Amino acid sequence: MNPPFEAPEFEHLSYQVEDRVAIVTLRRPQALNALNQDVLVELANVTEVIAQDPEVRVAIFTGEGRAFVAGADIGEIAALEDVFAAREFAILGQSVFNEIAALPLPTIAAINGYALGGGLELALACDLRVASTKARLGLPEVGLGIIPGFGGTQRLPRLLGRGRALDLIFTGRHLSAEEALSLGLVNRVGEDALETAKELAAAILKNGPIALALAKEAVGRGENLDLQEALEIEADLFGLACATQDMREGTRAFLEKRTPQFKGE
Ligand SMILES: C/C=C/C(=O)SCCNC(=O)CCNC(=O)[C@H](O)C(C)(C)COP(=O)(O)OP(=O)(O)OC[C@H]1O[C@@H](n2cnc3c(N)ncnc32)[C@H](O)[C@@H]1OP(=O)(O)O
Repeated sequence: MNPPFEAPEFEHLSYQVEDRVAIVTLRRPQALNALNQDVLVELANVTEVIAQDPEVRVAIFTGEGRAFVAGADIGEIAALEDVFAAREFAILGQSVFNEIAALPLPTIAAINGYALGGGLELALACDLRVASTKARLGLPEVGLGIIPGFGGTQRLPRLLGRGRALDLIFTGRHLSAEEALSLGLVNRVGEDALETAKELAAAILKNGPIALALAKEAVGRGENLDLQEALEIEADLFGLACATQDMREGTRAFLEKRTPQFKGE
């Protein structure tokens, strides 16, 4: 039998698993959870933990206090010594967020407050976003004389389209949760972001975990391909899904008029 999985201790975030849902809470509230290099490294480490934790089927990222994340740490940006150091800083953020985006399970950003700059970019690396009614979202980097550098110039236009993304990037304005919902930047708005994210996670958890991972893979791999190539990937992954015990269980349960018991096999 495998020993119980033990996650390491973190300084700037907490990691807990409730009912197969991992909850990562950024905890640097005195700086509105701004992402300095230490926080980014811990985010990379916790992402690895999520990937290895056999109990986890959905992951939620959220923040402590009145911010989700108010961006990359502006003090650290101001101290970047040259073009190479600045480029490395962007690559660090991008690679951490790429790891989050590549997790083979559904991820949800529970945006409890400010999600600005790198904070919105973190949320964009998640599959789904839910916001509290108090949330404020935006990419205000140009107001600092910089550009979004943790994926925002690429993930935002892919999600909203070029015109809407450039409106937000050029103006740097803060959107309310309702505006973000109407633009399609967030999927749901609720009084309490974490509770709303947990409800969404519970709805997702009813489904087969392998099917969820394959669906995410199909969407991700097809995104930048032409339709025919992408459809071929979809057909291959559909084939894989049909080779699982979960497929046997899901189809049998439907025919027997009962709830399926998926095992992820
Ligand atoms: C590649 C990625 C690049 C980026 O992400 S660049 C950063 C983009 N983000 C921003 O530009 C947002 C910066 N923050 C703000 O504009 C404001 O904050 C808020 C509107 C979010 C909130 O304003 P208020 O309620 O007045 O709070 P407060 O006194 O400004 O902030 C509380 C403490 O948090 C620190 N803080 C906030 N955001 C950051 C940040 N992004 N980097 C470093 N520190 C930050 C402040 O300085 C302050 O600290 P103290 O109490 O010691 O004065």
